[in-house]
Amino acid sequence: MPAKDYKNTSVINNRALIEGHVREILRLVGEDIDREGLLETPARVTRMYEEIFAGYEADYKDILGVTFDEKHEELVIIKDIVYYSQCEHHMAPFFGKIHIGYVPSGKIAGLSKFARLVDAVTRKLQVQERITSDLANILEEELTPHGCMVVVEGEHLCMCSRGVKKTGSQTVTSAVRGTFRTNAALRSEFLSLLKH
Ligand SMILES: Nc1nc2c(ncn2[C@@H]2O[C@H](COP(=O)(O)OP(=O)(O)OP(=O)(O)O)[C@@H](O)[C@H]2O)c(=O)[nH]1
Ligand SMILES: [Zn+2]
Repeated sequence: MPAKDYKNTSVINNRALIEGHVREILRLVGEDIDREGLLETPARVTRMYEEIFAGYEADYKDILGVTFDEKHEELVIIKDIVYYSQCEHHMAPFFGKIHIGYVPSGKIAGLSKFARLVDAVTRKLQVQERITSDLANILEEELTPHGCMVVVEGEHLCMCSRGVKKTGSQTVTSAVRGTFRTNAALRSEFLSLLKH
């Protein structure tokens, strides 16, 4: 099966196969797969996968396809966008908030589109660093702003519920593009507005 054949590899087209594999994992970890509480679990897990892996079918160009001509060439911030993603090392959830800042160059996007973009990038197996740079790269490519900055805060369950077991530790990642790279005052303005 070709790796990028999304039609064939989407959850929605493989429900029965995925359910079968979940059932097999339950059996292999020592569960009684015929007990009442587990009968519907493979189907529920598969439905959950449809949601949490929806990003594999998202189209960034489509999400940012509608823009508006506007002469506001000053900082725009969309902050506190909540995300839930899955760590690609353990398939355990990580989650937190994403803050996006950009300086448009004559073209702005609808505010909801930034939240849709966050969902598209996070609803798949990821690492926090790649979420951060993917978002910055997509914004730069699709909106061609003077610059953009993305800050991602995350708490990783693979560090809380298992392994090193450090509940509450936060990972913060950032990416800057364009004028944010050279303009320290702009970076400071963005970061200080995040605190309000
Ligand atoms: N850089 C980065 N690391 C991550 C992310 N999510 C999980 N990890 C780390 O991925 C690493 C995988 O390390 P391994 O040594 O291969 O796996 P492991 O034996 O399960 O590691 P421990 O978690 O230390 O028990 C761990 O250090 C995780 O904390 C992420 O988004 N970014
Ligand atoms: Zn992990």
